[in-house]
Amino acid sequence: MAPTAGKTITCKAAVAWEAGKPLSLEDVEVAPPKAGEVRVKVEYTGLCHTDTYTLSGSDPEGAFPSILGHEGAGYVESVGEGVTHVKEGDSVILLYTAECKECKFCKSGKTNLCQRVRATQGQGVMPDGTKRFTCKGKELNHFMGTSCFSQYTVVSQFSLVAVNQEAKQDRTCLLGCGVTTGYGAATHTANVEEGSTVAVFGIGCVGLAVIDGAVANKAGRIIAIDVNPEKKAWAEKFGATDFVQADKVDDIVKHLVEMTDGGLDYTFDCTGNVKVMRSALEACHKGWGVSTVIGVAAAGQEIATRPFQLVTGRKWQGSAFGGVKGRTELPGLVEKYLKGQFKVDEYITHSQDLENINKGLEEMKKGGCIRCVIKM
Ligand SMILES: NC(=O)C1=CN([C@@H]2O[C@H](COP(=O)(O)OP(=O)(O)OC[C@H]3O[C@@H](n4cnc5c(N)ncnc54)[C@H](OP(=O)(O)O)[C@@H]3O)[C@@H](O)[C@H]2O)C=CC1
Ligand SMILES: N[C@@H](CCC(=O)N[C@@H](CSC=O)C(=O)NCC(=O)O)C(=O)O
Ligand SMILES: [Zn+2]
Ligand SMILES: [Zn+2]
Repeated sequence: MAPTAGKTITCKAAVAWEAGKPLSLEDVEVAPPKAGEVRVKVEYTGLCHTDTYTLSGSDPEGAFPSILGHEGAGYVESVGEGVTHVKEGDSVILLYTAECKECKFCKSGKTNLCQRVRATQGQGVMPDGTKRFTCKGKELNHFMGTSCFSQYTVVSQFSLVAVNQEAKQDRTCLLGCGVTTGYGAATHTANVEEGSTVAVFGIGCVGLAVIDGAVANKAGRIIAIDVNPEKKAWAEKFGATDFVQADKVDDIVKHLVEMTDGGLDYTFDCTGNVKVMRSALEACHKGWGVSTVIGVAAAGQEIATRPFQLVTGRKWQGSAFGGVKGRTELPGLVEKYLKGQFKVDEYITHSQDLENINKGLEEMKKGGCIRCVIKM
């Protein structure tokens, strides 16, 4: 048993004291896990645009002060009473989309959106309604059930999965969000057909992972769309066949429909911009085109289109965590990665130590940054 088991651990964490302010490196106290919980020593955390979205204050579920971060990997330090499926020393990926395997949602076979811990997760607390972090005498909120911007975190036993120890955690952390989300949206949610036409709007980590998933499913043509011309080379490296710079064409929908003899079989929004979501739907082929929304839009933003677009056979759907069930499927994805059948290393353009996390968040705003991994 770890010498720290059952005791409070004091460690470093990047604390979000309030919306719109840089994170602050602090000493935080992390309480031991209660029944059904696990304490994890977080080794690496990827920075995702959803962290910056919540930090900006646009997230209706954003609660401050809090410890953000949700793309983490590390080792199990200790487990609470009744935890059986992970043990001390396991190499784990944290799951913001939990999987309990028992709730109505898990048992439905229709969705990966386990609801066992989702309500308390959105309130910034553990499933029993309490918190495990304190700093300067104040309790800190949890975030997305994971809070990976801390050297130690406590999560529900349903919010992590043990994977092959051989896989390096500075890579597997990306499977905790961006890579799995995009790859799964193409291979699970949309299940792109062999030979089909695909358009991906927004060529960040998520968009590139959609391209990788479309390639895996043998799409015939993959059109990448971004406002940054530097994304052309990135998209081609991942297997896109065409690139369109959105702001250089008068009407992106008309342009794509002309390029594809009537529209796309599959489109994906990876921008979080509701106008782009509309274009992605309307660029779909009449009668069968399917558009998948992945991007997260701020509170108050709404999508719109003429219902006629749907009446005439286009379908609009969404995807969270790529439709992937974390505990069931991530070990297999890690094996695929280890066999070289699935890209992960290719997304990492930047890395920083925890003390320079704000520098990492600044770097993310530049087009050259696909993913920045924080060494905790
Ligand atoms: N549903 C889910 O489960 C998940 C959703 N997300 C969400 O997915 C989105 C993408 O995440 P991520 O890849 O990390 O983000 P990035 O910011 O790295 O990628 C978005 C890309 O879209 C480009 N873009 C912006 N405006 C347009 C436009 N009008 N037309 C075409 N491209 C445009 C951006 O360019 P520029 O940089 O120049 O602005 C950028 O290259 C975010 O909204 C994120 O919150 C993330 C993970 C999981
Ligand atoms: N709290 C946010 C929720 C935004 C959102 O849609 N999150 C995605 C994951 S984004 C990861 O980087 C998601 O999986 N949603 C499903 C869920 O159950 O949260 C808001 O309210 O805007
Ligand atoms: Zn994310
Ligand atoms: Zn469940």
